[in-house]
Amino acid sequence: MTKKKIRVFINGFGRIGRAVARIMLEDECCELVGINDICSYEQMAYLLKYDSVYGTLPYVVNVEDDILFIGTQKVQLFSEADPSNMDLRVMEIDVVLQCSGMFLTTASNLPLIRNGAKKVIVSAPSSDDMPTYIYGVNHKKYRDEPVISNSSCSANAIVPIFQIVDTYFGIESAMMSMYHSYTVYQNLLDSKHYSDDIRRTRSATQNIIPLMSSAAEATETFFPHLKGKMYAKSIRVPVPSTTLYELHIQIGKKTGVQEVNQVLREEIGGTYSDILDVTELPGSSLEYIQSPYSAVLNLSLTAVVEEDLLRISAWQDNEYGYAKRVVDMAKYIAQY
Ligand SMILES: NC(=O)c1ccc[n+]([C@@H]2O[C@H](COP(=O)([O-])OP(=O)(O)OC[C@H]3O[C@@H](n4cnc5c(N)ncnc54)[C@H](O)[C@@H]3O)[C@@H](O)[C@H]2O)c1
Repeated sequence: MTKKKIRVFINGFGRIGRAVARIMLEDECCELVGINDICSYEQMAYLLKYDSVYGTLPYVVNVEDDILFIGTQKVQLFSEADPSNMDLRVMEIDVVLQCSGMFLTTASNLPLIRNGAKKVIVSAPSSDDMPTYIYGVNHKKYRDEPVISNSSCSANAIVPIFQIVDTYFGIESAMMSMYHSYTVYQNLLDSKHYSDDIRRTRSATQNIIPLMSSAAEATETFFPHLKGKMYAKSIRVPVPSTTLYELHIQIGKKTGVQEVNQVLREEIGGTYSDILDVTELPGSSLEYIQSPYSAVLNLSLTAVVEEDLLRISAWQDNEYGYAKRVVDMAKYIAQY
């Protein structure tokens, strides 16, 4: 008997929404049934077909009226700023992926549930007490809540690494530097910006820009004993995707590089093999474009000072790697 595909709707067809769509097109467990964005249908189709980071999609893509054709697949299109205006009932949607960067509270996503969707996954940390799950970390604790957060790209990378380090060496405090690609929430050239962070006014393509980050708070959710003992900075660099995480961790046990790398290799080869990987190769950021992992730990860069100050370096495609986890989470919660 063929397994029923999960029926997915994407709200917000931007960088993450389109990366998710590309991943689902290659996953026989998923069917993309609908997309909503406030841009034109022509732009949705064009940006799916041509992507400056991931290349040209190997399917014929076109729009007829409000239907997007991707090869032989038909996807219903909407252009609604307010989710309560979309009747989703006839589409029998298992999961809406909320990738708009808006609607960060449970209440603001409930109209999607009332209008026919079974579940919603928000592709960002919430701004309320929405249940938060990270695939490979705590997704098995999912309790059938209708609206959940998939946390941030940074937390998806950092939290599983910290779980290993905390278990074996005991984390006392940590500083996280994230050399992160620019995003659409920055300016192409110096210009006004709506953010409180004044450096967001500066040109993303010309500068290294230190920005405020919520990664410490997002990580603390999973390590309550480290509340107030972590600090994170997002250092935006002029590349369009990928992040290098430099994690400086004060640990409670004396150790050395060899022992740390052995623990990381063993844990990542076992418990975390779906979401983490290790490498010793001398790659740089381009090698991690379209990496499916939440993080690839570069073991040749592991360092230990004075036996208890540890530095771990890890790579992530913050778009594609994160989008993979959104799809994993959708497949998991659709079973409930
Ligand atoms: N880009 C990353 O690396 C990354 C990684 C992890 C999580 N995220 C999070 O994912 C979310 C989306 O980020 P992105 O980089 O894809 O941004 P994006 O701007 O590329 O995509 C957002 C899309 O949502 C659409 N949109 C805006 N308002 C809408 C509305 N009311 N209804 C429907 N669609 C609407 C926009 O037109 C746009 O196409 C953000 O919350 C971001 O923090 C981004």
